[in-house]
Amino acid sequence: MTGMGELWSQLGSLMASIMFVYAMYEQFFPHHLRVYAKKYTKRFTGLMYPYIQINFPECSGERLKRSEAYTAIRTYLSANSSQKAQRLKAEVDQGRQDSVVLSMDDNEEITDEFHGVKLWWSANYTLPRTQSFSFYPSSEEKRFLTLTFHRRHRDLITTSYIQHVLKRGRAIAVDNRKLKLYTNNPSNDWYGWKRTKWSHVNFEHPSRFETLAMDPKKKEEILSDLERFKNGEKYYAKVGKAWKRGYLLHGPPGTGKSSMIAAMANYMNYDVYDLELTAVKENTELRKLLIETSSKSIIVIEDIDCSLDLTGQRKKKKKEKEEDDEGEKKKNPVKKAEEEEKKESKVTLSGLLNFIDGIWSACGGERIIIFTTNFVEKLDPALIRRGRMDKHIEMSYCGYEAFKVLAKNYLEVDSHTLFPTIEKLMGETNISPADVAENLMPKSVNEDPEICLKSLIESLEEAKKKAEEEAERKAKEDEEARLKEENGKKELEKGEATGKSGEEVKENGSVH
Ligand SMILES: Nc1ncnc2c1ncn2[C@@H]1O[C@H](COP(=O)(O)OP(=O)(O)OP(=O)(O)O)[C@@H](O)[C@H]1O
Ligand SMILES: [Mg+2]
Repeated sequence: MTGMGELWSQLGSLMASIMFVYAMYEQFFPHHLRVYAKKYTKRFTGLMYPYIQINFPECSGERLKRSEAYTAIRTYLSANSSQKAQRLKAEVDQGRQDSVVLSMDDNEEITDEFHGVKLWWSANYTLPRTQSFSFYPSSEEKRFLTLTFHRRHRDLITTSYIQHVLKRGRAIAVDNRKLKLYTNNPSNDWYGWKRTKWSHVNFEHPSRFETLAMDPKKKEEILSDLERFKNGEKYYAKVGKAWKRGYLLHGPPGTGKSSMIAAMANYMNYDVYDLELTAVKENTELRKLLIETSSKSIIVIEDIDCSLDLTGQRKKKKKEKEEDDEGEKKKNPVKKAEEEEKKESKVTLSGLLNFIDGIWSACGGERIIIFTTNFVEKLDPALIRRGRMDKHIEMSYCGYEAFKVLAKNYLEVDSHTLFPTIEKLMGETNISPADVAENLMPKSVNEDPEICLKSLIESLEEAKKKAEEEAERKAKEDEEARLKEENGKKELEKGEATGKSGEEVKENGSVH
């Protein structure tokens, strides 16, 4: 105990002497001489010291934006440091409030190895020159990460290792990130206090390819197409094509177009930008929105046929609204004209084409653009030609294979005595996967799967009956139209024979 006490008192007097010398140095040594002393001491120690240090500051540039390199390195180190560092810092994950991210604490050091070379990383910070007491971290506090390595490895570290760390850091961030679903704000909000072109929420759609009911071959084809795209960076660069791909999803309502987009986003781990074209006023706005999307994302325009008409001009709003507007216009013509100019959207077909494959569309790379429509035949061919929409995917009515996927998902059954009846009915009538899913969803806890299958059979029979009735009605209408046309022709022939027009014949009722 006395030994310890003595040690403490010696340490205390040593500290006091150091502080005294430092105070004298501060007091009597002029500032400019101190700077020189520091500079030459550093140069001298540099000759003896065989290590090189590189600092990566947290903030860089005039706007004090967080440096992208710092973030990537920190992510890389967090993945390594949680096993190696002894003092860790825990922060709540922004995306997932219930989990924490561990990273090495300030002044902590960890080692790393690259191609057999050992190096050291430390987390540091500098305090502001003028210190004032505060409970909160100072805004002037500057953080940085320091990399130390032997100077004989300079080339390896500055070229390959740093690149490796940045790449790995970014890849880890992508793997760990929580997906986001963005939607565009009206341009009036772009310059207010919010100043954002896109708003987002966490993307939490449960749709996956395994739960998607469709022809297994088609599904496999789409999956391998996506896989090729994901790993295609070098290929796209080689052939001189921007790293992006367009998909056109078309098919009747409830066949899984939106579910397919969600499954793609989950599979690729990409954010989704749901572009609402009706909120975009003009082509330049479209371009600005495009620039603000990140890579590794899916840009979606749903129901494209409802957003633009064939000439590229916007579809007019409802008729009643126009009539209302007419009345308003008469009352206050100037105000109304101003309002109209504000409201009218000038996004054109060519603006949209530029958005998809213009020169700006290549900025960022690794992007998928998806259009959905219920009426593919209504779209302008220019919009959906290959190169723009590279792959056309038809989402069709539910077939037997797709039904089996839904039965497995919803009822956990692979086979049943009622399956052959369902297969037969599905061959005879059309039903959307959404309708099948609705029938297969148990209406109460522990409901017997057979009840759900029977309910589906009922729906199929009903759909079949309706389709037959519809076909009958259509056939009747067609027959009536045919007869009408035939009569018209006959009367025309009669008229020609007597030198009178068909109309005259009709008017006179008879030919003399
Ligand atoms: N192919 C499918 N596989 C699994 N579930 C499906 C499928 N198609 C539809 N569903 C179910 O039906 C619901 C509606 O489907 P979804 O919104 O994807 O259809 P859609 O084709 O986008 O329709 P719309 O053309 O009306 O936008 C989904 O929530 C899903 O539960
Ligand atoms: Mg949809």
